[in-house]
Amino acid sequence: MYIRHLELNNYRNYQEAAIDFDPGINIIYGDNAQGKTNLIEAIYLCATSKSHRLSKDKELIRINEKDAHVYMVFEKNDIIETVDVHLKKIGKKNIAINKNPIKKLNELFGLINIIMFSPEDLGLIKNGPKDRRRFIDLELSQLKPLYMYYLSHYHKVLKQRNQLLKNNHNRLDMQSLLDVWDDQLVKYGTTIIEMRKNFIEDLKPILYEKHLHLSGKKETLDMVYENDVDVEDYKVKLAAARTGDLKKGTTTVGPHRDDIRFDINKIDIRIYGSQGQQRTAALALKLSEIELIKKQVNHAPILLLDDVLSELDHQRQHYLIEHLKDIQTFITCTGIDDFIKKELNGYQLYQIKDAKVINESDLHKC
Ligand SMILES: Nc1ncnc2c1ncn2[C@@H]1O[C@H](COP(=O)(O)OP(=O)(O)OP(=O)(O)O)[C@@H](O)[C@H]1O
Repeated sequence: MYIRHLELNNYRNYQEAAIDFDPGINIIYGDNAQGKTNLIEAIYLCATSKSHRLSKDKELIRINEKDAHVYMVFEKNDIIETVDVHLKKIGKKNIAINKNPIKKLNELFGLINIIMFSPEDLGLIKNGPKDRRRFIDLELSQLKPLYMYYLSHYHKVLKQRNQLLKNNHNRLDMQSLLDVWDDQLVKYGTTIIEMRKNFIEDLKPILYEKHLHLSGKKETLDMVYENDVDVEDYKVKLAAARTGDLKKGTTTVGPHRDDIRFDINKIDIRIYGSQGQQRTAALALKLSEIELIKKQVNHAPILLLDDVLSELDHQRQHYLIEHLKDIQTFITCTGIDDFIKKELNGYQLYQIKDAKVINESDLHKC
């Protein structure tokens, strides 16, 4: 699959832009603060409904404007499809697929498989568990759109249970209300745990191979799902934690407290890994995602590399570039160094200057 065309209207610093893309490698370069990341953020938005920078929808609208539009045309299995996103300063955004407005966000998930890789992702191993949970959630919702359904229901119930724990201590029906919420939590939470378990089992062997190669066959990487509760004893543990939860005013048991551990030669590198080991493992993880998507959905995802090449040494850059065959890739950078020119066989070049896109592509096609 690949993105053919993108149009922006009042999106971030863009007033108007219309760009045609190449099915291969698209390099978006320019000085700082010109609009490079904004451009690939718009692609990410069309695929996932959200900004990868966790910005609020309103922040995506050009300052002083009331609304913004992003329109994307992509080709999937030889069929041309479109996504429209209409962001509004007041009210909820509207999304349409092939001009038909969608009712639920999960209609969008899985339509366009996208992998974003930015310098922040290199910190995935050393950052807190929240980032690792976000990683699983994003990947799984692309691979299995139903996952998003269970996750959003789980979080809704969790929020309501927490509100009850915090604010309604004197209610006479407290225990019976909590019984109802607990049943719901276990219902959705169990599916989440099972789906996460399967996802990690699928990713594990791919990650092992990628990392072995990247480390020059010196290190073996293992990925372990640290689920807060097992499916079998979830209900019992939730009930046992109730008195404590009432004191703390929050739910202390469940998949919202899950984590993933990464071990190199049996040592937990979240805590004991060197910075190089942590970054190599993060890169291996991103490359494994590409492989897993190819395997499970039968087509290559679209890869967005936001300013990440300059963060890698030549050996890692080389290995990453080896993975770009047959994958539409967007690379943002401030300049194109000789290494990239030598490594890439052909690419389209776009210069971004003050939110204007200058297509220099034909000069660089091989
Ligand atoms: N809602 C908005 N309205 C107008 N301008 C915005 C809005 N949001 C962000 N900007 C501006 O967009 C500009 C470009 O941002 P972007 O993150 O795309 O830069 P970049 O080209 O990727 O730069 P860098 O190389 O520094 O990462 C910034 O100057 C920022 O202030």
